[in-house]
Amino acid sequence: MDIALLGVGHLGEAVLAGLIDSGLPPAQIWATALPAERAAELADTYGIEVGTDNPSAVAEADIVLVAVPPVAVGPLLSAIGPSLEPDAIVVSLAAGVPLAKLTDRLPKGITAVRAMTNIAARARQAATALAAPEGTDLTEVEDLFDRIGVTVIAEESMMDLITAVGGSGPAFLYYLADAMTNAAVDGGMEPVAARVLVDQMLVGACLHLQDSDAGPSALLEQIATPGGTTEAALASLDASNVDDAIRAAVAAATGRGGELHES
Ligand SMILES: NC(=O)C1=CN([C@@H]2O[C@H](COP(=O)(O)OP(=O)(O)OC[C@H]3O[C@@H](n4cnc5c(N)ncnc54)[C@H](O)[C@@H]3O)[C@@H](O)[C@H]2O)C=CC1
Ligand SMILES: O=C(O)[C@@H]1CCC=N1
Repeated sequence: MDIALLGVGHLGEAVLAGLIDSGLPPAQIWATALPAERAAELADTYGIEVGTDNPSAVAEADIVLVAVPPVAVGPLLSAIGPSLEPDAIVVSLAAGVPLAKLTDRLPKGITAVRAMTNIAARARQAATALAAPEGTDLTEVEDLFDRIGVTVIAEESMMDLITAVGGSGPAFLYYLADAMTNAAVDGGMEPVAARVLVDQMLVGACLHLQDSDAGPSALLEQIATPGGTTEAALASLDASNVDDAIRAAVAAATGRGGELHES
């Protein structure tokens, strides 16, 4: 199966590196990036074809992954339309660009899919949601994203919310990691040791959460020894309404996704 990956920026490179690490043969991947110097660097790093010409890159592709900024998606689809194979599947990774806009820009009969994945594709630990018109056979797209993490099928109406929690979600954890690392350093820890400790704490806690039958609130209780340190920390978080702040941040990201429908 041949893959075109258009727009290798931050997310595109995470997906590219994850797919190559998964064993997808580099000879099956055609990518584009701007400017030409970046395309040349990527070709060197990953040993794949990387150019700047999107129509050429899609000419033999079975699946076309579009990882350009939301505002660039429409013009790019119009440009590649005439070069697509008749049975190509075009997957937009962009936040907030509705399926209707994708199908409007593509030649009739070309399947359009939305995928919301995240930067953890680099570590092949992405959480990806796929949305497509009813009746679309998503098997090949699901198999592709399964190489770089866990994939679910979603209703399109949920995609802005999924973008907030799944796509932007890693940023919430990195915000926490940054704040905790800074607190440890401010308290006197050596910066490298603080980073190692906090990173491992997060990885370990997340693996345990995923393995556990108990949900996060039950796990909180297991850590919070009565009268102990965690109780003090949780009371402080509650006093600062951190739960409300996180809900508001999810709502802000979801709302921004809605605004991008018009971009
Ligand atoms: N960064 C992330 O973690 C996530 C990003 N996304 C989506 O992925 C897309 C890309 O986001 P980022 O990687 O953060 O942005 P970015 O700005 O790092 O990457 C976009 C890349 O597209 C290139 N580009 C723009 N127009 C192009 C064209 N016509 N042909 C070829 N390349 C072109 C740019 O040069 C840039 O390198 C966006 O639509 C965003 O909504 C979705 C989930 C997570
Ligand atoms: O910030 C953004 O708009 C993109 C979509 C989800 C993560 N990054």
